[in-house]
Amino acid sequence: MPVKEACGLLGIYSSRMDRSIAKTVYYGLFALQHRGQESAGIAVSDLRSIKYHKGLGLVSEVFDEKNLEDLTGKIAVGHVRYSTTGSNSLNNAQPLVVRYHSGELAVVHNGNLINAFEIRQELEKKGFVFHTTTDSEVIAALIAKSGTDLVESAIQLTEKIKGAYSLLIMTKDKLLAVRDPHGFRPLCIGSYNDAYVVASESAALDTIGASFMRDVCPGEIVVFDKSGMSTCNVSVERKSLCIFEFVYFARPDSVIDGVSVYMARWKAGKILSKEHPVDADLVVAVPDSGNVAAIGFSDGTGIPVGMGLIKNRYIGRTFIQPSQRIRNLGVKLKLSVLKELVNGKKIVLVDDSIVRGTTMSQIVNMLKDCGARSVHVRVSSPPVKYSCYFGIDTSSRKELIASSYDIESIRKFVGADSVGYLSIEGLVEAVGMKDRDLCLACFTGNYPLKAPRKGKKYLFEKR
Ligand SMILES: O=P(O)(O)OC[C@H]1O[C@H](OP(=O)(O)OP(=O)(O)O)[C@H](O)[C@@H]1O
Ligand SMILES: NC(=O)CC[C@H](N)C(=O)O
Ligand code: SF4
Ligand SMILES: [Mg+2]
Repeated sequence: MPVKEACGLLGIYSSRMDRSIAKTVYYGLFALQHRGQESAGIAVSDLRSIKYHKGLGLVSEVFDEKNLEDLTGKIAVGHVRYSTTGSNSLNNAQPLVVRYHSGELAVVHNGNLINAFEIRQELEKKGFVFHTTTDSEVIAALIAKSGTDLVESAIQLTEKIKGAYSLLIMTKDKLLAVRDPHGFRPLCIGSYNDAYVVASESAALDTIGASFMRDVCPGEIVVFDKSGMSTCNVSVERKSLCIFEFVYFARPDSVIDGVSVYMARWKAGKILSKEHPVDADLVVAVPDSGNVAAIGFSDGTGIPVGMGLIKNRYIGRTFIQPSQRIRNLGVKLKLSVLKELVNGKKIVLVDDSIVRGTTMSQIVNMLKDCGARSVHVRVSSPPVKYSCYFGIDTSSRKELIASSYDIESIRKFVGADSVGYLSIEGLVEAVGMKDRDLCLACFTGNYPLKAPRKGKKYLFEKR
């Protein structure tokens, strides 16, 4: 959706040298590709030094046999990026690898800091030189400038930075996994053979044959080194796991903090069908992220679900393209209507979210062009009215259709016969967590942390 994603992380600590460690990270990143498609990178430590390779584009475009073979070692971290602070450029790609007093350091970050500007200014005044325009570099800088005990440095880091961060920090002989005290973004731990794995989503563990052990807790620092795995809890604020992970970002086969993303989406669809029933012949999903909610809607009503929209499986998520013109084309390149199925039918069209409304208005149009008698739009999340500052590059508020249009105006805009959104209570019920443990700010405007004074994506470019 024209809300950008969340970045994906994967790290491995193996108790022995592993010639194929980078390949394993590669497959794990491949499983996390939906979280970021702008750049990818892997850094590996062989206990003496850190080598890395990164580039712009998809995991499969950045890596080949040759550059993976060069990355052998014992510890590794990988990243797929969607930029939230700083442009999409090679310079801003992660892992960020820096030299510091104790050798080298590689950092991968999922989330977005809300006080990066202030910290960077403070460090620049002290003579620090920054090489990127991302918020993530302040994390590397703060670790690099503190003392020699990495865990102590990480604790100090968590006291200083504010916002959303699931992090992996690798030195030549240690791997640290850190989740911010609010637990905005997911992070989980697994293991295979004699290795520990840390990943943004459990689906990536499944892909590389690792078994799930547990989630990293909000406010926790987990250390992997020659003595195995140990943990230290720093501080826990009010938990604020991003509910949009369940709505859209995460894969349906992931389980986040004990909740199956598939089940949450299915229940959201079912509850939506009770909140906004409609007389129709066929439920059609907007693929991909509307698929599971459409099944839930169908199961909740008995209206059959059919593949009225076919997705070109080689097209990435619509919002990769930056300009509105290309984005408009994107929907058509990506989806086509199965005319035989929709012709003459009353359709319930289910999607997970409406952001700018671009996707929905085009699809309603396409369905009507193919003979649909009526199109009833059902959305398995509440209206997105507020921007996100915690690792999702939502459009500015004025671009969010629900921030300035009411439901009836949205219905007119998308050209549907009716529009129904899931309520906030319905979505929270579908996820099954307490609402106080979730961030719901893009629906409610109640931010768990004060919105930053300077929160623009190109904060460090335009100075
Ligand atoms: O209102 P808009 O601004 O058009 O954005 C909303 C659409 O974008 C997302 O899908 P996307 O195409 O990104 O990815 P998907 O194929 O994974 O659903 C989301 O699922 C909606 O379909
Ligand atoms: N989507 C993310 O998690 C982005 C991480 C970081 N803020 C960046 O822009 O690189
Ligand atoms: S504002 Fe929305 S997208 Fe951002 S963290 Fe909160 S729930 Fe997630
Ligand atoms: Mg979609």
